[in-house]
Amino acid sequence: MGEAPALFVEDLLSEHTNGFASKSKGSQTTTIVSDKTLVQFIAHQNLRSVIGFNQYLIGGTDDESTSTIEVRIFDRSTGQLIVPKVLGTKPKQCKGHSAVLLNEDRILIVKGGSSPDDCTWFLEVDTKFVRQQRESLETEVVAWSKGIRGEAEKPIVISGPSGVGKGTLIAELMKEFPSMFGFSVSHTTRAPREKEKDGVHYHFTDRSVMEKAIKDGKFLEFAAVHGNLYGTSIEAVEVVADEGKRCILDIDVQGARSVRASSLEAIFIFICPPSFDELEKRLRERGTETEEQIQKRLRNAKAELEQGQSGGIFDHILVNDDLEACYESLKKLLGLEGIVSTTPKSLSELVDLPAVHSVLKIDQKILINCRPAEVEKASKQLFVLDVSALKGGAPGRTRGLNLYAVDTFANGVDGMKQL
Ligand SMILES: Nc1nc2c(ncn2[C@@H]2O[C@H](COP(=O)(O)OP(=O)(O)O)[C@@H](O)[C@H]2O)c(=O)[nH]1
Ligand SMILES: Nc1ncnc2c1ncn2[C@@H]1O[C@H](COP(=O)(O)OP(=O)(O)O)[C@@H](O)[C@H]1O
Repeated sequence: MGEAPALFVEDLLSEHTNGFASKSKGSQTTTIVSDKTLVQFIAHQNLRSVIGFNQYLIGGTDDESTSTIEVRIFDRSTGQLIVPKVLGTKPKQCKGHSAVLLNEDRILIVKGGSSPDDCTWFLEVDTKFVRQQRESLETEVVAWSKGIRGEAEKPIVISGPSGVGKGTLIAELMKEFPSMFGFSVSHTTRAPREKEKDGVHYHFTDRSVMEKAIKDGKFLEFAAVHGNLYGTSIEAVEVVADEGKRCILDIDVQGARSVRASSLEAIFIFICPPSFDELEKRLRERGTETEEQIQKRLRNAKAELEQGQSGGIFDHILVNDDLEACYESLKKLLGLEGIVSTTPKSLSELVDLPAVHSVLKIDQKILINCRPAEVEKASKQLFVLDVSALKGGAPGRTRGLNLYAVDTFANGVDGMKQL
């Protein structure tokens, strides 16, 4: 970034110091969304981003017991206050927050008193995902998506018939690159196998509990497979993204098709056996299923192999004949050849955003002012959050955020450093 934006920031700050909203504990932001004009004003410590009909009231409920930031919608056309279905992991309460309407489909929340990896969240109010969910759940819906700085690689969807070696290949990948990949732990109604751990291999659950969670919009996809219900919760994918890792999903062909149709951009890989006989041999030798279950899995494998190889869903097809060769091919298509495992970049050296701060949106840049309003001449700290290259979003994280610190003094810009 050059000098011009920094000077621009300085000018704006001196002119608009009172135009920034400072939030205190329990404060609430109101963001009004429609498809017309955008007006921003401050009223009684509430930042209002006005562009039309629905008002999104974020945080600041009277209920002190809630540990997360709550959302309500005031429908100005009917005068009703609506509690929407809130999808995605909700941000934890913070000491104060600011809200800015972005691109008319999502609201950026900047959390005060939060660490740099937890300070930017998006409340999606009219994105493709929210519209899809609103239609299928037949109720008002909003979705949280946490902002992640920089790029994160696309999730990887791995499918293939039972016994082909998906689990074995994924385990290899996670063992060699423990800091790079994270497994999306699915929910299932099937009984655990002897060596399977709840919360590690699957979240083992009752059908009625899972059906309710599906109805509540908590699942990215689900399918009935071999007589049981399996599904990927939105949270399962988010937990991995939170760790700064690339998510791996082991799901069946129906699930892959659903994910393909969703807004989650992923790489789709289908694993084939070298022959049907070899598939049967592997299933039997694994020794985890009864004869009846093996027969059912083999019957289903025929259809899965046909669908998996028929095109349209999968980007890559790998034949798992020799395990080592297949694993090398997998690494090659993921661009991992010759790569030694790395640890995710630490964010600990970055400063926390103070509770008292204010925000201003200029084009695709958000200025976060951390200077107390009454301290005019003292040094101040400004952050510039560039949201021009956002990617992803709910379900999952919003990637591509760029955050800069700008150190300025009353006499002008003193320095700027990229975080
Ligand atoms: N759609 C969907 N399929 C899943 C999910 N989790 C696992 N599966 C698929 O369910 C099938 C059966 O899995 P499992 O009972 O663990 O047996 P295995 O494939 O023989 O190890 C496999 O094809 C998995 O890929 C999920 O969350 N969603
Ligand atoms: N390339 C391979 N050659 C021989 N056996 C394999 C190969 N890949 C996996 N296996 C074995 O086949 C069985 C099924 O593999 P698994 O990873 O459980 O399959 P999936 O997760 O697709 O159901 C396991 O016992 C595994 O050790």
